[in-house]
Parts: sequence; structure tokens; C-alpha cells
Amino acid sequence: MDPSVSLDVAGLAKTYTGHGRSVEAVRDLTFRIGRGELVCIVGPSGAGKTTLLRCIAGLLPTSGGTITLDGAPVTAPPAGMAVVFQEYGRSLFPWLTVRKNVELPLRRTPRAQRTLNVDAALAAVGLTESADAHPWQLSGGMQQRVAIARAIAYEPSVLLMDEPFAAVDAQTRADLEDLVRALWHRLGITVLFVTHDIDESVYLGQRVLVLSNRPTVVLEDVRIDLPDERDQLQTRSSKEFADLRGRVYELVQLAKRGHRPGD
Ligand SMILES: Nc1ncnc2c1ncn2[C@@H]1O[C@H](COP(=O)(O)OP(=O)(O)OP(=O)(O)O)[C@@H](O)[C@H]1O
Repeated sequence: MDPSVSLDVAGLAKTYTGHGRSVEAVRDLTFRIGRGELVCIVGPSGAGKTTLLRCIAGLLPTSGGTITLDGAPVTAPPAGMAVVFQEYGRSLFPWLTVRKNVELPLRRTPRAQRTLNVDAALAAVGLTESADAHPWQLSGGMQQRVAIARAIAYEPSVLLMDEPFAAVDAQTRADLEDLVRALWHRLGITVLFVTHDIDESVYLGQRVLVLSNRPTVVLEDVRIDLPDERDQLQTRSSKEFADLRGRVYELVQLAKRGHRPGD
């Protein structure tokens, strides 16, 4: 095992079967993510991004290949992994306060430690004042911050995010992007972030994996060699950003037209 590798996906395949039909969603998907890396995944709609994330999270059985997290095969939801989904509304319990929602995955943590973790996570996402509110009293962006707080209170080594900001307004989305980068820096965790948004993938990532059309393989692994300090205005208006966005856009267009590696 290479200790610098956090997540190793090798030859992953997933075919959905049932009701007399079969859909080959993912075919021979291979990539590695280093410990403490922030990697984004983009690809055409229906390319299998959510399928991939659910397999990595141990929520969906695979049809072939292997997924290894910190040297151990993933066959069930692994300890050390947290997931933030797009639908924050459905991932929070409306009858529990913000604090109780964030505490949920920490049932087995001793009470004093649990309180420390929850307080730190709420402070990190700027929700200390809302600890006793209920999710339905908060805006969409705040609810998504609760979901992020819940994920980081758990102190994961790997954080998976599946289009987490698709349902919030543009200004909130920019703030949440900066929050993810700040938390990633501070906590040193490995982050795998799926998004539809090409600009978002370039702004956030150190690498962007562009997926092909179904059955999915990695079309290209694009290194994002932008400075580590990113700023919504300056970074996004730089020529380097525009070039990278152009490159990823072009690749996604190729993917949509059925282009595959080596074509
Ligand atoms: N439970 C299921 N049963 C059968 N087919 C499925 C199931 N879930 C997904 N699929 C199919 O697998 C393929 C990949 O779906 P998936 O949701 O992973 O794509 P995606 O890249 O996340 O899509 P989008 O970008 O639109 O969210 C699609 O063709 C989809 O119809």
C-alpha cells in the first residue's frame, strides 16, 4: 500500500439490473486520489457521477473492480468517510435542532468530546448562533452549512460531496465554495467533489477528472495549476482560469459527443 494514496479506484464497473433491463453505468473507471488532495469530477449528465460516489461511499454494490480507502477495500460505508449530498432538505431531520442534527453521527463519541466537536464544526461553518434553531427556520444555504458541519464534526479523512451547492443561489454558492476550500486547508482532509458546474470545478479543485459518456471511463485528468490562494473575483478573472475553464469545457463537449480516451 502506498501511504500517500487516500482513495484508489481500479477498474470500477457498475451495471444496474432489474425489471428485465440492465444499464451499464460505469465501465473500467480508474483513478487515484492522494491524501489531502481536493479533486473535482465533472461529466455529461447521466455519465454516472452519482453512481461512482455511491459506490465509493459503500452505499451501492459494485459489479467489478476495486475501491480502496486508506489501504482497506470498501465493501460497506467506511469509517472515516463522510458524504454531503445535494438535497440538504432531505438529509436533515426537521424535528431536531441544528446541534442535534450535527451530533447524529457522533453517537458513540463520549459526551464531552462530542460537544467539543459539534461546537468546533458549527463555529467553522459560522452557525454557532443557530445551534438551537430547527433546520426549517434556516435558509437553504444555512441548511447546507449544517450538512457540512455534520460531515466535519465526524472528523472524516475523506469527504465526498455530490453536487452539494446545486440548489442554492449564486452568492451563497460562492461563499460555500470558499468555505469548502478553507475547511479543506484547515483540516487537511481528502475531498472528492462532484459538480455539473465547470467553473466551480476549476475554482475548487487541484485536479478535475472529466468523465466520458456512459459507460463511463475517465476521459482526462486535468491538473489545475492555479495558485493555492483563490479568490472569487481575481482567480475567476485571470487568464489561467479562463484557459483551464476552456479546456475542461471542451473536454465535456467531447465527452457528450461520445469521445473516449485514445480517440
Ligand atoms: N437505480 C437505478 N437503476 C437503473 N439505472 C440507474 C439507476 N440509477 C442510475 N441509473 C442509470 O445510470 C446512469 C448513471 O446515472 P447517475 O445518476 O450516476 O449519473 P450522473 O452522472 O450523476 O447524472 P447527473 O449528472 O444527471 O446527475 C444513468 O443512465 C441512469 O439512468
